[in-house]
Amino acid sequence: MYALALFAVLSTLKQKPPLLFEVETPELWTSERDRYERPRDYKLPPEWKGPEHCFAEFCLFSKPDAGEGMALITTARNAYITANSFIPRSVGVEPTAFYEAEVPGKGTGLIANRTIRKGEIIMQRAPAMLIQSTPHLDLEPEVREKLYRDAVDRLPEPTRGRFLRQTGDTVYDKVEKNSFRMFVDGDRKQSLHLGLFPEVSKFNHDCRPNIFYRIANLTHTTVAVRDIPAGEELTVSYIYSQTPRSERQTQLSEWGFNCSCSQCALSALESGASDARIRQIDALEEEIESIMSKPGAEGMRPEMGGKLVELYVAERLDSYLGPTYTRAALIYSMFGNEERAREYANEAVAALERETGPHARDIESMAWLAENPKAHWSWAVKVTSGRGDTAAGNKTQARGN
Ligand SMILES: C[S@@+](CC[C@H](N)C(=O)[O-])C[C@H]1O[C@@H](n2cnc3c(N)ncnc32)[C@H](O)[C@@H]1O
Repeated sequence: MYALALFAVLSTLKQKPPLLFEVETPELWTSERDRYERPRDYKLPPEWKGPEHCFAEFCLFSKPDAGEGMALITTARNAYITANSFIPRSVGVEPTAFYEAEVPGKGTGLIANRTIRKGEIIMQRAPAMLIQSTPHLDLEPEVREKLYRDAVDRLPEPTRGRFLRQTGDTVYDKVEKNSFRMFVDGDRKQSLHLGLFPEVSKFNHDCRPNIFYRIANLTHTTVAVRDIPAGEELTVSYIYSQTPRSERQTQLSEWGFNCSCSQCALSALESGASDARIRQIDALEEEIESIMSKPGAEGMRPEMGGKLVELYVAERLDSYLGPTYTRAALIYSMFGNEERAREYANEAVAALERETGPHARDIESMAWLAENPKAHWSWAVKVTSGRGDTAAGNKTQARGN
């Protein structure tokens, strides 16, 4: 959804969109927006330096001890919002959990130093740099590079060194190759920013990654989506990777590299089977959505939920399991199958928390379903239609229907 909204924003700028990580950002800032609507003097807290080096309304602002050091190229209003937001200090697993090393064909990457468990938070970081998309797209290249270098100079060591070690020849190129889309105040057109997290940008890409990332306000979190043995590379996906191999590879070639991940390296036969599973997932999800929108969910079959989970697991799509387990739990609950509804609702709670954070929209509902299925809105709604499975039949009897 956000990717589409973003696409609309970028196409109105009539420029080639920068190559960025795809990101779904829960818009927690949106609710705060009204606080900043009135015209005012956006005076930053005294520890902040700036405005400096202004071009039109865009200036450089910086604070060496915000997070691990932060530089902003943005408007005074957006700098004010950022400076008054919660800025996390680095958190994560102890540094010995992973190390940097050369990975054949990929440059530097991060390798697990010990077993990392599913659900463990690997890093939590604030951006070292936030650049509003308008100056990034509109400034003259020489002016922009000079401004970006001034911004890098405002960063303290070791953050400056880490920033400069990111892949890319110029600072502009580093921004193009390593930034994440972020929004500062929920007003999409005005507030699209490119966020740089130099440590996070050491993760290489894999179409079936073992790490998922999420961004909420200024906090970038990376979390393990399966158990990772010592010696395995830690990877994220730079794109929405639930697509056939040729589509993924076209997207990644726009980044300027040919993907050499395990999923892209499958034989033609295995890759064909994987693409077929992706098409099966798409068709089944479409069917489930269409049935869900009909009165009485006419046409739903209990096994649809289990089949969907089976396909996701076979395809190793461990980063997209939250909505899948949620659908499966609801379908089994609708048919009054308590055991499977509870099992999938419990899985949904854990997966939603990994993928979207503790404020994920469906967590409360799934926790309730796992705890007390018979009190959930979805419970046995299909039983009275006479299409229930065995468990649903038992419930029908218990009710004396
Ligand atoms: C965000 S950086 C990742 C860290 C980078 N390897 C480094 O040395 O700093 C992205 C770059 O890493 C390389 N890369 C990442 N994932 C890759 C993959 N699956 N296959 C080949 N190259 C990859 C590409 O050169 C890409 O432009």
